[in-house]
Amino acid sequence: MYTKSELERFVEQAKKYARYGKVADYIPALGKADPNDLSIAICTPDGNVIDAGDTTHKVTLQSISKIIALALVLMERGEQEVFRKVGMEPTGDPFNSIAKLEEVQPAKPLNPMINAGALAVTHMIAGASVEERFQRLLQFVRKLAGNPTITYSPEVAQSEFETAFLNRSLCYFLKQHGIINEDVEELMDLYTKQCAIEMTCDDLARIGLIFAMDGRNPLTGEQIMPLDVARICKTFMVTCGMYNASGEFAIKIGIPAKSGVSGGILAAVPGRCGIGIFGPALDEKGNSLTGMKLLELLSKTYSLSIF
Ligand SMILES: NC(=O)CC[C@H](N)C(=O)O
Repeated sequence: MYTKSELERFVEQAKKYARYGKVADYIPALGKADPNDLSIAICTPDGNVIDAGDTTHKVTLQSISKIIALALVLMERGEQEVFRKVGMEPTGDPFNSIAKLEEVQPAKPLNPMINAGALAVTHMIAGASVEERFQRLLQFVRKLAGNPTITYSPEVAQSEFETAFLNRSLCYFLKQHGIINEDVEELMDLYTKQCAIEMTCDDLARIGLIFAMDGRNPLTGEQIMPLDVARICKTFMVTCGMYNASGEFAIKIGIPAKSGVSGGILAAVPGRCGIGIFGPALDEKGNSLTGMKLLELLSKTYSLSIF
């Protein structure tokens, strides 16, 4: 049903909005992106990938990694332990806001999709060293995408590591309140590498498909994550995946999705397909403007809303 020529047409239509967006430059290495780039891939349960745009471009996951790290720690530690350190409620605040941390009792981050919550989740990735913990996460990403060559961009990781002062503040707040207890520099090292894992939108679409199929790889039959973990992740994608734009996104597009400030979007249409998008022109909330336009066109054309 999805044809390449139709996707190409959608990409051209959505690209027109690039001039209203801006690439993220608070992480200096991301500032080099071209706002006119836009690509999309759709992966269906038969494993087929249809893509359009410049699909050879790689995108760093940034906040998309939050959903994958969450799946991993839920598998390793179980729901009870994870939700002792991070909540389940949307904030309505920007992704890097520190404001709500002081207002809630006990002082734990409201959800795992905002930076404070994601840092608490990354803290829970088990292992004896940053390297071991990162490798565990990377192996999981490779398995989800079915691509053993996926790695991270040391340049983007380093660039964020050198400038992540607000994230460090969040870490120190969490440490003061006993949510984390490790060295903040080590956690920042792990978190910035996690955010710098990079892949094409074809890989992103394949990962989306695993979430769409309740954690199961439909080609091999392997249950990569338990159904409950996939369900929790998809629920967070709906309630918090697009930060403080999640409500409008649910109404206009209605697909569980997670965005990142690199311009990537990972989307999972339950039972139907995984979608990967790369469009670095962002709106003021940090979501891909062109990517959301593209998803809106898709959702309307193919009736993809889950609501
Ligand atoms: N919204 C995002 O993609 C944020 C991720 C980014 N690495 C940060 O922590 O600032």
